[in-house]
Amino acid sequence: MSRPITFVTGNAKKLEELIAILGPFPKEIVNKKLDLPELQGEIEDICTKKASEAFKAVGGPVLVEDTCLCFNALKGLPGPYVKWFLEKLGPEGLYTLLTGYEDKSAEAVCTFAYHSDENGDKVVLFQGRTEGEIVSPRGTREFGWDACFQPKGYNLTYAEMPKPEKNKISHRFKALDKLRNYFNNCV
Ligand SMILES: O=c1[nH]c(=O)c2ncn([C@@H]3O[C@H](COP(=O)(O)OP(=O)(O)OP(=O)(O)O)[C@@H](O)[C@H]3O)c2[nH]1
Ligand SMILES: [Mg+2]
Repeated sequence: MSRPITFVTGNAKKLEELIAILGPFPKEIVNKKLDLPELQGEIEDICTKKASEAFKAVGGPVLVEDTCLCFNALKGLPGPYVKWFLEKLGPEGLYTLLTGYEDKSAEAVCTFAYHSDENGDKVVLFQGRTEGEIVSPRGTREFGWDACFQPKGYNLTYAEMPKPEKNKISHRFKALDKLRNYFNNCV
């Protein structure tokens, strides 16, 4: 029996969504709550380094995830640094950042990184992107910046959508769909 994959995250809402989206999965996934050090830089580099840190901490197959919120008017910022912007400014402040810019479009980007114990240091990435727009916050405040992100083609923010609806179109769903295909076909 192969070893379970440990999903290392300090974020309970990410774990909740992963479980809801993945449903039955060919491998057992367990969770370890750990806030890993995060490199600065481009998304792919941050995720690869995060997976290596997790692998060192766990000593077996690991999965990590990094989420970015990229404002087109700000050339992709705050991107991977959205956690700190959100902590200081809240969803209202994220919206206010775009005052003075006509372009309110944004992209939510979710990148999972898988580090097995079979391929040396090789890390496999699975990325999902959902386009949308930054709006004045509406809906529940349960999860991060959900209240100020309205996906393209919808009149509701992520926070106003029923959870199953968000989980059908979200950045995280799209990344996990690729991960599921990888495990169904290649492993
Ligand atoms: O409204 C949201 N809808 C989402 O779908 C979503 N996914 C992540 N986030 C937030 O965006 C930042 C990412 O930073 P992040 O990837 O480093 O996460 P984290 O530090 O919380 O956990 P982790 O790094 O231990 O896995 C953190 O503030 C997360 O709370 C979301 N907010
Ligand atoms: Mg983090």
